[in-house]
Amino acid sequence: MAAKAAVVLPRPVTFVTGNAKKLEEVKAIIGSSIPFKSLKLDLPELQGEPEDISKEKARLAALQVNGPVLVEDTCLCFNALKGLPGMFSLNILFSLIHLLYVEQLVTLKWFLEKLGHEGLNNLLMAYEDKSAYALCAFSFSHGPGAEPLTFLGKTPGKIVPARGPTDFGWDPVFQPDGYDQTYAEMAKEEKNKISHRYKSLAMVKSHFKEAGYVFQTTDDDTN
Ligand SMILES: O=P(O)(O)OP(=O)(O)OP(=O)(O)OC[C@H]1O[C@@H](n2cnc3c(O)ncnc32)[C@H](O)[C@@H]1O
Ligand SMILES: [Mg+2]
Repeated sequence: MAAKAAVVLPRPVTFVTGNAKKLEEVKAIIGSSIPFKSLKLDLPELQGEPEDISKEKARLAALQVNGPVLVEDTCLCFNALKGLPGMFSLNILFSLIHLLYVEQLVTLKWFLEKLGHEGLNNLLMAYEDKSAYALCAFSFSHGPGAEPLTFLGKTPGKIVPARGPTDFGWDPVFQPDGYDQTYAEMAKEEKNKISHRYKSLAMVKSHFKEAGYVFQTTDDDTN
């Protein structure tokens, strides 16, 4: 039987993100298993289901980079709010927090920037159910025009009053199931063993292993 031809990719994969903390974690989790370099591109904050946002981000990034790309979209979803605020639904949201004069894109990032950790807790004030999940959707595209593949990683937990360092997003208010610490209180290595990002990247790594991509390097492939 003829051996399967290897898929040749033009150069190392570009991981596109504007978030330095995300990049730190991705570097630690991927290690040397996938040849990649990073690029800070501020892609538009899209709305919709994380999987769709992630795919669209990959399409846009592949066009800009003109090569293979990895992108990710992460959200924190509250079960009592049927997946909000990560999964944004305009109608529920507007009746929920009585927002006036909102002309900006309302995304989880927006929520965090405007309402802070206390605000995220307050969204659940009226509900007994504080359970939530962190969802990470990595997408990989071979290049411009190629349909991206998406890998979803999910870690269940609950929303708690903020504890721990405040240097990365909503980490202080998310306590994963089975742990007494919030993501922010955990050692980085601990978070990276159980996180939504770790789970999604484990699938990305398996995909790369199975696909056996071959990379053609170019002169500008330095990190
Ligand atoms: O350029 P990109 O990669 O899109 O970076 P971003 O900061 O816009 O990232 P997202 O849209 O995926 O994330 C939405 C928000 O969630 C935050 N976030 C993402 N991953 C997180 C994590 O693991 N822990 C805590 N907060 C996180 C992030 O800082 C944003 O405020
Ligand atoms: Mg973003």
